Amino acid sequence: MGKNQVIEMKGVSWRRDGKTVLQQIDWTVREGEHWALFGLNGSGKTTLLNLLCGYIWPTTGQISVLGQRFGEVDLRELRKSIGWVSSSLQERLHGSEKAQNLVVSGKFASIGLYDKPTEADFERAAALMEQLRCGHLLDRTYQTCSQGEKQKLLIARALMAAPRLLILDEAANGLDFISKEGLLDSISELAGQPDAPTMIYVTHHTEEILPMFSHSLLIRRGEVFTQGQTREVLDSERLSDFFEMPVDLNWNQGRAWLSRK
Ligand SMILES: Nc1ncnc2c1ncn2[C@@H]1O[C@H](COP(=O)(O)OP(=O)(O)OP(=O)(O)O)[C@@H](O)[C@H]1O
Repeated sequence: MGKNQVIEMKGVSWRRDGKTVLQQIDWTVREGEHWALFGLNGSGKTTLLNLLCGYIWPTTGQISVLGQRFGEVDLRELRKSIGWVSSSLQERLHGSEKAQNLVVSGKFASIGLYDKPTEADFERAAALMEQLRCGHLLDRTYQTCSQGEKQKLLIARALMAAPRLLILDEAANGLDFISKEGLLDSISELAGQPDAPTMIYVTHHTEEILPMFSHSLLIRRGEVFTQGQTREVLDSERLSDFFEMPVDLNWNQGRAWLSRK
């Protein structure tokens, strides 16, 4: 595996109950790239992420993440370098927790604060919240935050552990236009930071794929439909094929907007 590879999947399949959920996935993510993972409901995105984080084991094939080959690595250690922000995490958090504490808890990858954080941890949490433009929420309880604010807090929380790989799993789900654009701006700014992690953005919506997501993987019915540079893989013809429905794709300000033909 090359040194600058963040993810390498080779011939990865996952079968369960006689059903092939993922079939022969080959995927390489290199340092300096950010990827969008695009697919319809049930196409296998979550399964792919579960494989990536070692929560499930491939039926066939090999996986390496951050230069570590699965089977030879302590997955609990490796997971400390991977941040996964998903809405299922939201449900497991304590609503009465103060936003800043919730962010700090990301350092310990725990739900709630069981380890003793230092003053520097609180300062770092505040700085991350500032960076994500949610610094004003420091003393608010999590449950009183809006969906968009919650997403930003969860991203700040994931960043607390200084991950080298950050998975943003349908991060803009359920957000109104303004909140969504605000979140996307924050993600874009984050990518500009010198120590930014490699990001994987999982979505059902092409227009959420910001220009920073240099590469895209399109997954359909458990197989890679196409992958490569976002600008090359997203076009009307290919997406009409992908959806099995004629669609028009228009690029506007570096983002791909989709409509029915
Ligand atoms: N443990 C399992 N046993 C059997 N089938 C499973 C299992 N986990 C997932 N599947 C099936 O695999 C397919 C892919 O599911 P997955 O959750 O990975 O899709 P997804 O792309 O994340 O979908 P969505 O966008 O709706 O979240 C689905 O048909 C699902 O029912």
